[in-house]
Amino acid sequence: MKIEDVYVWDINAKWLGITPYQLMENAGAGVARVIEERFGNGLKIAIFSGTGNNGGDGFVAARHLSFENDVTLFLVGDEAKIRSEEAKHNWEILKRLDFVKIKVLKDSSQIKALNLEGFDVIVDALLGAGTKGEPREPVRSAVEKINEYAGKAKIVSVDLPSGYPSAVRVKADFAVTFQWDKEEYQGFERVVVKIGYPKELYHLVGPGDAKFALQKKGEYKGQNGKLLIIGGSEDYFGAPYLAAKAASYIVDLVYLAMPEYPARRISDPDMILRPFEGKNFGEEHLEKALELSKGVDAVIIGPGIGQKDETQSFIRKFIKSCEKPMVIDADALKALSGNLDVLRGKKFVLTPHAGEFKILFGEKPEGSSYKKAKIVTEKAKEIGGTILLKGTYDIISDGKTWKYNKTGNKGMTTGGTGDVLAGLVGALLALGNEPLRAASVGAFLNGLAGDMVKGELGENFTALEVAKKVPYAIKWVLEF
Ligand SMILES: NC(=O)C1=CN([C@@H]2O[C@H](COP(=O)(O)OP(=O)(O)OC[C@H]3O[C@@H](n4cnc5c(N)ncnc54)[C@H](O)[C@@H]3O)[C@@H](O)[C@H]2O)[C@H](O)CC1
Ligand SMILES: [K+]
Repeated sequence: MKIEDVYVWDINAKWLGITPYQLMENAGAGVARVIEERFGNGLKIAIFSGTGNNGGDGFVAARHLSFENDVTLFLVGDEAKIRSEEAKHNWEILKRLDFVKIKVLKDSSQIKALNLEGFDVIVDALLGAGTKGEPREPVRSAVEKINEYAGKAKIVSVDLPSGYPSAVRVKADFAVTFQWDKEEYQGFERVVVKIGYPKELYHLVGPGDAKFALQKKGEYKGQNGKLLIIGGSEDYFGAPYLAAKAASYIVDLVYLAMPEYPARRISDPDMILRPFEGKNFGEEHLEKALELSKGVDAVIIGPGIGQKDETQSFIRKFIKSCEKPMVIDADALKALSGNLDVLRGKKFVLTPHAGEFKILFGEKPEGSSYKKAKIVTEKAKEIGGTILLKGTYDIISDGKTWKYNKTGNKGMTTGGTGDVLAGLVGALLALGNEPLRAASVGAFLNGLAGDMVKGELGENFTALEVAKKVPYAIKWVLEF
């Protein structure tokens, strides 16, 4: 688990109804419990809190420890700068207490003058996962002050030694970290305490994942993703259009490559048409299609592309030569049946429903989500890419971990929602997301948009309404 996962988990926990207040209470209580387990009671304890949530954990720990110890809480910084609601809430509680001594240290000279002789334990709740760079004043002086007592008092860091990973860091005896160890934390002993996360957070896709996936990478035109969609045939023009429509809300530029016969039906200014002569894709189009793929960040191939032999062979050849991350959807999946080797070395997401999964892998995922997750993970590992198995719960795996998505409703069985999904996944790939995150968040946004449409229209709606609801789903995520 990486530090970024902390923020994804906190947001998804909030989505499940687990409030930041509960998490902070459990974090602070965990710190207090470990200190009393290790060092007993009747101690003289100094707690140094910063103005972020690491400091907030310190406020909670001060309250819990004050019950049987002599506690002094040093706030390093201006109390007006205490950032979050949950930290402010715990600060206000502390100020109502009489047995916890509080000292606000706004500038370094106050800190440098401190004498911590006689304290048995010093708790470092200055900086945690939100640290950026070397400790700045007045926090820096507090780090140095604490380190004067290394070896004399027991030093316990909250979450991680403040200043880590920079060289200017607290010399902690150990850190009490939360729920799981983080791969970035090296070189100091950690004690892990649970803070109330349910196991689902390992696997359930939520607004936390979506917030990170939707982060714009650059601010200039075209920096936020260029996507090529290859689809359409003499029978279908709607599928690639739906994918392009959905994607156009996320990336800067959407190129829609279609045979000119169906392309004539498209007149939407939100996408750039790239017509190919004829009615269906065939091998004669390979060169030009590959040329187009060079100018984009990701490619979707499949929506409405049809199953003609010459098209299926075009698809296999395109996938084999394409150098960009790809979403392989719908009829393009059929072209892979018996030809999975064309995927070797590629970065891709397959988006099969259960029937297409069976055609590709010879067995239909059945049973509980857990059982399905196992088979999807196995097959994803085998082919070296990411599979998004569409269903009541979408299941996504990159062969290492697996996610499941619960958004969406029965109205989504209407034709075309799979095309909207492909468009979202391709757009998120084009934004620079890894396939697992692009696929899981694409499923989340697709279902969320569908749930918003259901809220307005009931369960009878078309895929175009889902595509047009995508910006509202994105807005909801960014404001969550
Ligand atoms: N899910 C969990 O694991 C939980 C963790 N909790 C605690 O929350 C912190 C992360 O809190 P956050 O507010 O994001 O950041 P920090 O408190 O670590 O620090 C930010 C704070 O400090 C200022 N700052 C940042 N860098 C520097 C610097 N180099 N020098 C000086 N000041 C700096 C910044 O401006 C902010 O004010 C995590 O570590 C846990 O302890 C939750 O409480 C419970 C759930
Ligand atoms: K800390």
